[in-house]
Amino acid sequence: MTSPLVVFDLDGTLIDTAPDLVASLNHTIAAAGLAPVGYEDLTFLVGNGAKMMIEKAFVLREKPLNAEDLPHLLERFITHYSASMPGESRPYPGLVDALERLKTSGFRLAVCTNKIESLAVTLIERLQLTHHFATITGGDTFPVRKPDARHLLGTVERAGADPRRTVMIGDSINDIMVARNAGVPSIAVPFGYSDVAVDSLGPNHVIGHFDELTPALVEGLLQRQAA
Ligand SMILES: O=C(O)COP(=O)(O)O
Ligand SMILES: [Mg+2]
Repeated sequence: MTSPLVVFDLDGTLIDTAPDLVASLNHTIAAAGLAPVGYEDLTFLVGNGAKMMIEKAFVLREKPLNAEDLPHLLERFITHYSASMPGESRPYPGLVDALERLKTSGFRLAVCTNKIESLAVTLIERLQLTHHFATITGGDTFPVRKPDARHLLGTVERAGADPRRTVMIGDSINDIMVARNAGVPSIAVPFGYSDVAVDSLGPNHVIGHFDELTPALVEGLLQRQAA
């Protein structure tokens, strides 16, 4: 039987990337004369990749964005963010122990993020977490991204796993929706960047800390799903 798989979202789930996202976004939008955003704006801004984050900053500041300016702004963001990684971004408390615990129990691990794949891969590399994951897929890895089921199913396939033996864990609506769309149980974390309380998104389970992410919890969710 193939190994069971736990798929993690990145921003706001594996890693608290807020300080660096805010810094690079502010560097980007300053070039267009926009006032800086704050941490409190992140729940509105993050979740659909860098391009959408820039577009939403313009919405927030009620300033029109010319479509032809976007590629340049995106490049400005990517250049700044790439140069500063990992910056102040750090794994959430208890994460590394949880990854080790799951692997020791025979679970395979993967990342499914709407972040640009190359940025996700580099950030995880610079935090020395790469060896934990069978695969890392981003918002530009496939023609579609979360909440489209094919992003998660493509991640499962690349990890050499089975969607019927997979659990998704994330902080935002796109994570809970992609799991539902793919027929996979979901775990939500409340410490990320959701603009609504995560239990209102209807995950199968909520954990407040990675200490609660045990092989028994994941196995229980898989068994309930199969029943
Ligand atoms: O960077 C984003 O906008 C989203 O990233 P996530 O899917 O890892 O939360
Ligand atoms: Mg997230």
